[in-house]
Amino acid sequence: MHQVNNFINGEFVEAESGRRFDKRSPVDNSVIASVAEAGRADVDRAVAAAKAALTGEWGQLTVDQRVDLLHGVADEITRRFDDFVAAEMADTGQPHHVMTHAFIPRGAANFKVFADIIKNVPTESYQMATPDGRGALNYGLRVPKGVIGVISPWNAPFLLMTWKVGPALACGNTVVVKPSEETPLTTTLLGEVMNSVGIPEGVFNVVHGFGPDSAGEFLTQNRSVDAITFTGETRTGTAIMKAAAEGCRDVSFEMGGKNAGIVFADADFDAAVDGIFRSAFLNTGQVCLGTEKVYVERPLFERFVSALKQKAEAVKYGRPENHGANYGPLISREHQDKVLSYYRKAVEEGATVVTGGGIPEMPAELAEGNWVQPTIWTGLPETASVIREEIFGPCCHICPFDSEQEVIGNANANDYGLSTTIWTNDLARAHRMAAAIDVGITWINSWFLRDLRTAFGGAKQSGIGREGGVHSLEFYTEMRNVCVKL
Ligand SMILES: NC(=O)C1=CN([C@@H]2O[C@H](COP(=O)(O)OP(=O)(O)OC[C@H]3O[C@@H](n4cnc5c(N)ncnc54)[C@H](O)[C@@H]3O)[C@@H](O)[C@H]2O)C=CC1
Ligand SMILES: O=C(O)/C=C/C=C(\O)C(=O)O
Repeated sequence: MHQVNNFINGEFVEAESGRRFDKRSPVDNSVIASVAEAGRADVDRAVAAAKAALTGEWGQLTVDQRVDLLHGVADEITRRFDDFVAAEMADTGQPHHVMTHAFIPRGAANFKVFADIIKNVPTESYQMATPDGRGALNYGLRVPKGVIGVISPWNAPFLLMTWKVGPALACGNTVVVKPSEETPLTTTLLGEVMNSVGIPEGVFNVVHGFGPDSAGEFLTQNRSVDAITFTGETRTGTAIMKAAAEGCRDVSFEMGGKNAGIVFADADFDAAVDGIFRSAFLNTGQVCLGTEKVYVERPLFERFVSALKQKAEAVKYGRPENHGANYGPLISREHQDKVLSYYRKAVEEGATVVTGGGIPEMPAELAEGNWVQPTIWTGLPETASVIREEIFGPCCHICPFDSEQEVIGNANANDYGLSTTIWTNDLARAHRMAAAIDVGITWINSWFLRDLRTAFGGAKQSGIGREGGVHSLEFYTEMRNVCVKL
């Protein structure tokens, strides 16, 4: 069995307490790894190593040298592509093609893109008049914020962790990462990459464990952590924000969503069905940007429901290594229980189950895995639980609509505001809708099309702050102003 250790100051180490926990495979719940659980002493040691590295060799590098090293990290991820694909498949149980086409290449890109941004983005400069007529010149100086605590989730573990580590390191910070307890493997593998390309010790550290009263909480409580970037559930964000209030430390949060997909009758029908299918069911619905409530203009409604049903019923269940499979299990038994409880609640609240609603029949060797059927409902009022609450599973409710105002109201009617996907060929309408829906990210005639230079984050309870492009620089650096009297 795989022994996974913490990565502190450039070394893979056991927890001081010797405590370990099991990592189980989502496909059959067999134990696939034993993971060292960091206690407070281990976390404090990782933070101290990160603090020391700020003023060591890493802190003395020129921007060009740092950029070269981060390009090296990206190249090494690409060289060890198969190892990362295998580790991420083992962690999540998700299909091979999702890893090879999206999650692992994106992890490598997260290092290259932010290295290039830090090299090319200028700082501001203002000339000013002074009473003596000689004037003064102001210029901005970006400095790293310090030690960044990175707390990441399980649903796209490598992509979402590197999305934070890439810009944090590009800006000259050091990091202590606490990956989700459900997905320890790829973050640990990144430690090997850091060592092999010569990232100095202490710059990248990994502590494994859980949230409350474990590594996650210990990391947020350590006052030498200068800022915390977190992706996960909104209620976890609330706990982290309370911890960060001690010492008034900065936070960047990417959290839950309950995203609407909106299809107008003039949309390209096949593209809209494909797009909503992906946004509802990719990664078994475990995508924060995914669609769990779909609104279809009435003339198209029946045809759309039937086309989406057909696609949902055609998914191929299977192990990730099975290249014919395109649909994996949920991450854990606990999450399977949560999703199934919503499947039951939808029926109790009066839904028509168009397809799915339960556990699929699986061959004996996979019967213990966390499988659930892709599920579609119709017929519920907007007050229903499955229309209001984030499920984070492979399911959506489809509702007909008659007017723009009606659908805007329904899209906005919840506490989240992460993303939306709108399908129409009327561009004027698309722009009106984009301005009216209260979310951080709107896709028109597409979904999850990502340019890493753009702002990424959520409105309302879906997030605090923006990352991506220059917005990441705002979070991961302190901007100083230098005023020179001429
Ligand atoms: N807005 C976005 O970009 C994204 C948001 N998400 C959201 O993430 C959630 C699913 O991920 P999960 O891993 O279940 O989220 P989670 O909030 O349960 O856990 C995320 C991380 O926080 C840690 N944690 C939990 N309690 C903590 C505490 N008190 N102090 C410090 N750390 C703590 C966990 O160990 C894990 O590493 C969904 O709500 C989803 O919408 C997921 C991906 C992207
Ligand atoms: O593209 C990003 O930076 C974020 C993507 C988010 C997910 O992949 C997710 O929530 O699954």
